[in-house]
Amino acid sequence: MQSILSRKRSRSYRSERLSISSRMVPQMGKMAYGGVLLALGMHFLVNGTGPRWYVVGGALVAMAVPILVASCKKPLNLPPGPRGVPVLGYLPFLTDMPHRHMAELAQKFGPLVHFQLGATPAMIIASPATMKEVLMTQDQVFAARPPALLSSKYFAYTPDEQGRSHGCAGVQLGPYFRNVRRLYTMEMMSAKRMEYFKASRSEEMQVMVRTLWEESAGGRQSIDLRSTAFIPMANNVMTFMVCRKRYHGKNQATEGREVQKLINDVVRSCANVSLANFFPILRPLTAWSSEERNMAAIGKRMDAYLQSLLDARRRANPPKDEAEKTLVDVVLEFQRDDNTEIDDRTRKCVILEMILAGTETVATMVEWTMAELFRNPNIMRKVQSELDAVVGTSRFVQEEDMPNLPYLAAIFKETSRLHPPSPLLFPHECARQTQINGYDIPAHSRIFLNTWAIGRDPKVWDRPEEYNPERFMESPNLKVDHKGQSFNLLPFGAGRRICAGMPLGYSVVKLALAYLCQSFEWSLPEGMDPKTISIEERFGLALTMKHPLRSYFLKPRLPLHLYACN
Ligand code: HEM
Repeated sequence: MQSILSRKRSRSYRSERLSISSRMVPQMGKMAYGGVLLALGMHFLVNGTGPRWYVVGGALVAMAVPILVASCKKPLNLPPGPRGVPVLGYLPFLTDMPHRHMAELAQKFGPLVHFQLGATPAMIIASPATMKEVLMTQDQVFAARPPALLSSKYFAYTPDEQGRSHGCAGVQLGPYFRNVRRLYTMEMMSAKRMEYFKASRSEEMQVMVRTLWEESAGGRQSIDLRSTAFIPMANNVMTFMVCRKRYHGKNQATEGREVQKLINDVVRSCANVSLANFFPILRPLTAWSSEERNMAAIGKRMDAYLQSLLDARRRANPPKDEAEKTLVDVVLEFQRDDNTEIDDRTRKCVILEMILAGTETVATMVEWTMAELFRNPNIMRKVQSELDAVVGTSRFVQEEDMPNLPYLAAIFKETSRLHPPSPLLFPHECARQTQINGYDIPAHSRIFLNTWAIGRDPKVWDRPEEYNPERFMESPNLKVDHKGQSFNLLPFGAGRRICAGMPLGYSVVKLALAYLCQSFEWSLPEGMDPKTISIEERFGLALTMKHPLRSYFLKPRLPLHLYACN
């Protein structure tokens, strides 16, 4: 699949704007085909020499009528877009950087582009106005999800024996979805719950700072920041909330190392692109591939681990104090409010979704931001001055300080604009035929919401390629925020499908950045040009850095006792 996706981009430029007449070709073909069938059928009915010929003639006429009726329907007025090839459509021309490729298509064809993914029509949405149309005005129509990915079979019990989906990210709108969203917003991510886990988040940041200090041998050794510090920090924050366990860090027992490996295996499997996702008809064939058997084995191990978390809490007495409850307690206690069922499969899915969605995105945003701050030392100095002025240099920053750190908030927005971890959000689907800007959007079209393209569009942003948080400190962008109201900046999406973990994701990223900037002076080797730090991308489960960011030299900025390991 990867090789199909990574064919030379130049081939795609053979694509041309579809003219009205070429869009009508299928209609004319249908009419001709139906006409031939009708003529033959009539011939046998009129000139046939026995009952056998009348039956053949009648059958041909019966086949011709619906084809002719369909050919008389007004042809769809599809948005402009590139041509593909028979059967596969545009699939062979997509590159392994689909967000960039789709941005180029939008530059060529406009903010609403149509192409075919096999038999499925697909649309690219690439301007704030079309985003608003899809995620606000017609959110009800566009908040559907496409058919489940192959990985959902093994990690989300989807479809189950009754054909149902589980969890939140992959299910369709309806009472089940509403209930699961309620579980997230009213219980797991409620302001109260966020408060209960506040101390654990701070503690995790301190562990991150101390780990960095220790692993870099007192700041002298270059280390891979993502794997040493950012992934462990994000993952520990999530699993601590889920079950009060940290699986990364020193002195991990076998269980910790095993769970860490299991989570890595799941992330790798989910990032695997399979042809069967585009052509479900191939699924019976791929079921025997080593890739899929491996996925099935990992799914089984993950299920056993998640079930063990639920069973362990069921055996223990539930904590009386709300503040003591883990998210496993919360999902076990959550009451359905109508006939929709919150069963163990749903509980396990929600827990896994949280661990996966929370770890990759948070670590990725922190890594991109630190890369941009290394490349722009003046911005790093400015945020450090803000931290010094607001927090001082005798204690670590706290979540309570956040409202007083507007420049840090602007940095979060600027990274969201240039390096959104989900550049195409998650795929949406159009539940029924509708129109955007006068163009027809067929039912079940796949919708790609290209926030990455909008973030780099010179019609939307002044000097878009420049990393410049100041743009959010002044008019006209002063009021732009990440919460789904500003359609030029949508790191978490918007509308019914907006990220269910937004409050947590936002807090953890900002807190981690504040700790990292406040705790260390980060310097590069003498003579190294900061702009040589690569910002190449790799498209996967999240849009990560192709070359993991490394630290070079660290110098503590706060009193040394704060860096001491226990
Ligand atoms: C900075 C961190 C994060 C970013 C940038 C982010 C971004 C996103 C995006 C872009 C979507 C897709 C929206 C759409 O389809 O239109 C999404 C969905 C989702 N996110 Fe996040 N996310 C983050 C953290 C988290 C965390 C911490 C959790 C869990 C606690 C989480 C749970 C989910 C879930 C369950 C969905 C699916 C929502 C649905 O389909 O209704 N995310 N996120």
